[in-house]
Amino acid sequence: MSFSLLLISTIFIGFLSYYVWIWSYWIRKGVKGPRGIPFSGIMHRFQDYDYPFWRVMMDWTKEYGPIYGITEGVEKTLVVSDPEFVHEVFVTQFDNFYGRKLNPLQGDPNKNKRAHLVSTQGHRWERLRTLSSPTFSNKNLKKIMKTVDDSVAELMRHLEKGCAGGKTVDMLEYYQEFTIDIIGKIAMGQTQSLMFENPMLPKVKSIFVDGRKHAFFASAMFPFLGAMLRQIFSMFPSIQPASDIMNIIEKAVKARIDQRKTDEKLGIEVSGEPQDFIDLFLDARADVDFFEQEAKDDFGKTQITKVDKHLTFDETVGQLFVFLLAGYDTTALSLSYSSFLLATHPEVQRKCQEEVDRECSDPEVTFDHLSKLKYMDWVIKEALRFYPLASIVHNRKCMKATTVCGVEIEEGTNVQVDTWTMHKDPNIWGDDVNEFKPERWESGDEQFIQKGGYLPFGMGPRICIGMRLALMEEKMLLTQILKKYTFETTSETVIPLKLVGRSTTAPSSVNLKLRPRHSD
Ligand code: HEM
Repeated sequence: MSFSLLLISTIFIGFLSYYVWIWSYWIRKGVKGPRGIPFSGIMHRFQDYDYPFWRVMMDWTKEYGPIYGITEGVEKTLVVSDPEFVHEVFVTQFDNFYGRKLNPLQGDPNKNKRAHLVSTQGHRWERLRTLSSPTFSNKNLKKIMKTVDDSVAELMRHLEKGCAGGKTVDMLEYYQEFTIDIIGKIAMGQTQSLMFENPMLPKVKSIFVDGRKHAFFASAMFPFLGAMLRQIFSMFPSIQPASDIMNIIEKAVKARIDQRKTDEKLGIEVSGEPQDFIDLFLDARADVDFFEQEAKDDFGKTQITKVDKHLTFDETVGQLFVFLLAGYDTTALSLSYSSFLLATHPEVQRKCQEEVDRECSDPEVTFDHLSKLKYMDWVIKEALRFYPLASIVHNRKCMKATTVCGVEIEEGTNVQVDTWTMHKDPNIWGDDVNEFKPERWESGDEQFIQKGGYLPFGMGPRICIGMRLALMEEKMLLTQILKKYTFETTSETVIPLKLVGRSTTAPSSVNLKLRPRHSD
């Protein structure tokens, strides 16, 4: 046998052995679970758009119980649906689980200069979170309200036309136009509503609908491919909607910086009031002492070489990009599920309308009005219990070996929550778990949230930062719709909803009729 043949055979056997070693991780640990096949693990089972990953996990949970192990390419993951375990990982032991499960295609969270809140970890995440949190303060949300209100009015005009003559409309499409309109105006420099002609929508939709399925799959098995593909995508933005969107945001941020410089040169007095998220991020600053203090702690591996109290240009672009992705689809889906459940539960809808009539009789809806819409709040919460649409991100990476509820977890292991099982667990919710019952929220959230059994927005220090904005948008729009219309199902409504998706979980459609209330 020639030397080169021997070398090739040795490399090949070494390569195979490496993948068999990873694949057999849970077998060696004595943890039960579906085994899949070397290289892919079980990842090929998570690729079906019509039978989303969470359905597969629910099936496995029935077979293997509340804690089991899977391998996903080179990643090892514990799938859990035990609330105590989840609470321990997300809240109590956050210091050991401060990272997220990432695909190499998302870049190295410690090196990627455009890394954002969703992907960063340790000190870098903490710094971004501190700088971004004020964006969602009451003061800033109140400023954004005017923008949201304009989009509500614009959507109502479109709805009026769309549902004229008792026509059935797909509410999902309307809600997507609504949420992209708002996020376009607050995060991308869009100056006016572009509903039903927004060039951004097809680009953003394509990320959620087809994603980069094959690229993600290949990168999870062969991480070096992730870095190569990222490079290729950034060179050819037209084949990769995410890079294309990033370029548009980059131009918007540059334009704002230039405008500020020009105003300064011309001595134009600027009000100092931020117009949108771009302004808020350009002006964001944090107390330097805070970071110097934190840098001394043993929290996170990210090396801080320079303590910067401002967001860099690239961080600003990265943040705006993630706000667009995280804020558009999720909020539109949450609105769609609530509307569907209202249409299929007329008694609940009637109570919601009574509340709206009582608390929001003025044409203008204010921040204070929204805080009085308690029943609507329960409706949205209960809809998110039924459909925890963002469950794919309910995960953490173990950054320091530890033991959780008696299970030893090695550094680098992921914990993925099987949220759909937990949200339908009679031990947590009672025997009426399958009933859509907003009243179950009457005694407050704490009983469910503290136990770790409810997490549509996640849990602990990394809980969704945009939650309050999402709820504000949803309540403002639902208020105006319910004042004017009653949702009804028609022969075109798919019941039960057909749920699809690879990242977030979407209904295939939410076809409803909007009956004008003056005809009641
Ligand atoms: C109904 C609407 C929404 C749902 C269901 C949702 C859900 C989630 C979930 C489950 C997480 C992960 C939390 C965790 O790991 O514990 C998350 C994180 C995040 N969300 Fe949302 N989200 C929504 C709306 C928004 C909006 C409107 C924005 C911004 C405009 C946003 C921005 C983010 C960001 C930046 C993170 C990462 C937070 C961090 O790691 O520090 N989300 N969201």
